[in-house]
Amino acid sequence: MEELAQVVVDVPTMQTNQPYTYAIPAEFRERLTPGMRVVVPFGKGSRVIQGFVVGFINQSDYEGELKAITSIVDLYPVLNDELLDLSAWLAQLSFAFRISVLQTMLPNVMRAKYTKYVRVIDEIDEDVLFSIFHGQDEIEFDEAQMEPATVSKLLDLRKHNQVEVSYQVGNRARVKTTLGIQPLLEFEAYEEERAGLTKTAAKQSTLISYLQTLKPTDVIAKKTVSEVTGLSDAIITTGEKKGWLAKVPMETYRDPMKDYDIQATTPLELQATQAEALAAINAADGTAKTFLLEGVTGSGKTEVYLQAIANVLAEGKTALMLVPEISLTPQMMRRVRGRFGAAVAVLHSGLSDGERFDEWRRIERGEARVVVGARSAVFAPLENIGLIIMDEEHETTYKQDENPRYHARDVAAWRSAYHNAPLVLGSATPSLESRARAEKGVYELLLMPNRINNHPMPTVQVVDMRQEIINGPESNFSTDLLAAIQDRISKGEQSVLMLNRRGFSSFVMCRDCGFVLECPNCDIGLTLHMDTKSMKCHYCGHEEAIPHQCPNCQSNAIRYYGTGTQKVEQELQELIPGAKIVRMDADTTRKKGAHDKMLTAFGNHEYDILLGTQMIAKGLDFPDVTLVGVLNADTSLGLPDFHAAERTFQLLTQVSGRAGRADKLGEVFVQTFNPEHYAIKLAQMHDYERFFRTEMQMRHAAKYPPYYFTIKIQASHAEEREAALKMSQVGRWLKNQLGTDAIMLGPTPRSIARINNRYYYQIVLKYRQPEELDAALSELLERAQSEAKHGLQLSIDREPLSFM
Ligand SMILES: Nc1ncnc2c1ncn2[C@@H]1O[C@H](COP(=O)(O)OP(=O)(O)OP(=O)(O)O)[C@@H](O)[C@H]1O
Ligand SMILES: [Zn+2]
Ligand SMILES: [Zn+2]
Repeated sequence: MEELAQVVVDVPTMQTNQPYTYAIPAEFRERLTPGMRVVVPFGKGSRVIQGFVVGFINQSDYEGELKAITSIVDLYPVLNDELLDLSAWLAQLSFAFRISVLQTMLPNVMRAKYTKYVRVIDEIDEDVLFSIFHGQDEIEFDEAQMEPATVSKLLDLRKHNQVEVSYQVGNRARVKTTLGIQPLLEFEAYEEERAGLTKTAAKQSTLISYLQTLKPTDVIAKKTVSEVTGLSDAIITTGEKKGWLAKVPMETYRDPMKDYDIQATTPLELQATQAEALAAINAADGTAKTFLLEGVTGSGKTEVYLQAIANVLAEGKTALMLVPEISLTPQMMRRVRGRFGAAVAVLHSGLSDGERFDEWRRIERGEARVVVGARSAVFAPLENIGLIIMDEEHETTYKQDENPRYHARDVAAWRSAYHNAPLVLGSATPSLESRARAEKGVYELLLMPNRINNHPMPTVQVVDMRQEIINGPESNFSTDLLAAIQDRISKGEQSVLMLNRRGFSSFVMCRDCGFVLECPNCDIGLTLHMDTKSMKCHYCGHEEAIPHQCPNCQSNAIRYYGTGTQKVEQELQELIPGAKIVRMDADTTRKKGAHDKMLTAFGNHEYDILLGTQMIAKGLDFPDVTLVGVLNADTSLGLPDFHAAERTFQLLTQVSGRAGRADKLGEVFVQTFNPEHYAIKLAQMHDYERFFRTEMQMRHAAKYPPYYFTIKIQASHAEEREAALKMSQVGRWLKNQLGTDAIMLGPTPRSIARINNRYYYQIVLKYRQPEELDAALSELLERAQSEAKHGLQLSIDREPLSFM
């Protein structure tokens, strides 16, 4: 019998991928299973921490006496065998520690919370006993809530061994309950009760009749009872007093879509290319095959997804559908819910912790069989997966930019292999990497080159803004675009205008001395936020007032630069006073459900113009949108990053695709200072294939992905010298490990060298053999753990989103 448990512990400052071995107390044996969380003693003293049981062993080669598990957090495993296996693999792949992968797999609320207690263990001063401990021998130690003087007093007491600190691990997840009603009597007994009522007690009689309709095991929400019977709370309470019913707590789910009014839909009759794509996917049922569904905007990819999902559901399997960021695409959520109803769970960043927890439990219990969600939904605890879909597979939001630095596509591929289920990657503009794999036959390419009913793609005009500036006053709107907007308003049609804000922000500069307001903790300018009327640092959160005078030369010539969506909205309103404009950006969509409300109102023609940031580029499907304007195509081109052309092409193609999707023709205006750039010209011609070939040649010549694999290694430290030293040491060590065709860039300071008072140095590696470096880099990471104590942090990022 297994007597020892292997536990991956949660110690942020001392991480390792090695599980620790703990004895299992007799009362837990047989009851404990892998995937449960436990509380275990760790290190010296009374410190206890949380950990995940990942397996059992019979023997340990540990010499001393093994510590035993203190208690169990979960009554059932929170992670199944598949996810435990996945976590081990993913930790390796993404150079992360297994504990951080395990934590990432769980909804936020289920992550550990520690409560600390201070207990008096020796005689202490009466005054202190009363002022701090209120006469008790133990209090909760919450440094955030305590006066600094109290904390320092406690530190002294601790030093003299008069108090000790204990830790308790709590579970923050709370099941939501509501009041339920349970019948207590048999049918006949209710009749006797009724006989004893006075004639005027008609309402009590109604309650009895209702209770007689219930089974003895029924628990009905009190709210429902009131609704069905029309009885007041007072009558129900009377029933309780008379012993007819019991009030009991009942578990409920928080439904993140309860405020959405969703229309049920039925499958559409497919067009020829859709039917071919669907047939190929259905035929792959039961095999781990990957498809790249390359379909132009408006070609009907979503309908193919929905029917493929229906196919696996009919076989009793489940389906996982990933979308780039679901809070930005309420339309997709509606479409999937509209087709599959309550069988659909949604997981995305717009949910409250409670809603997330409830959706997660519905999945885990098998009540939800389709999951639609953003990046982390790839870990949804679905069993028996029959199909995985990744919509807009090229989107960068699928890569997590912090620890663990995983790409959802890799995880999806692993789960597809585990379940022998097909994986469908869909996009109008596939990532070069995926398209190249399709070229090599690693993925099967499914093409949908035309819009539904062979409806034409929109015509795209490129507007040369250099000319505009020469010809007229500075404006965000060229003459042609403005005329087109006015024309649409007069025809009752709608327009979508996008302000490209990638790598771009509003800042404050002094016109006299050129002074730019910078963050005191980071080497970067502060960003102007009109909603909070303050200057903020996007890296460390520092915030200060907007200066009205130059802090450097005291001049009043301080100016605000950069075009915010708000400013553009103002200008447009002045240019076309009657226009009804709805603005969608980070400021206006902060409130829950705001996206959906605005889009619904736009869809109902309450507005003529939808003006927004990149968040409006994807997924929108409105039949009366016949004009799309891109105000500044260049901001993403200007970034010093090899992805710049690809991202620009993708964005322009996506946003253009919003125009003319139904029977009316669409028109697009792209305003740019680089009208000759190939990314802009090829987007104008809707020519993905040529863009792919052109860009592949560039990447080949410059030795970039997908021809080379890339890795970014960063070290950071509060002392600049330490970070620089570490990276040059890493650089020297790596030189000896690298093959001849590998290329090392750096070490160099990162483009923003200091963030939150830490200095960053980095090395970027480009290499040809997939596993060439894995062992060396894992070793590097393990070794860096011992240096973490001295404040040095090291991170390794596989296929980084940028080299900056
Ligand atoms: N077989 C069909 N018959 C009629 N209409 C269809 C059919 N398939 C899809 N449509 C409609 O065509 C429109 C475009 O389809 P859909 O939104 O699925 O395209 P898409 O390829 O996902 O586009 P994008 O990449 O731009 O998001 C939708 O309004 C959809 O309802
Ligand atoms: Zn800062
Ligand atoms: Zn100045």
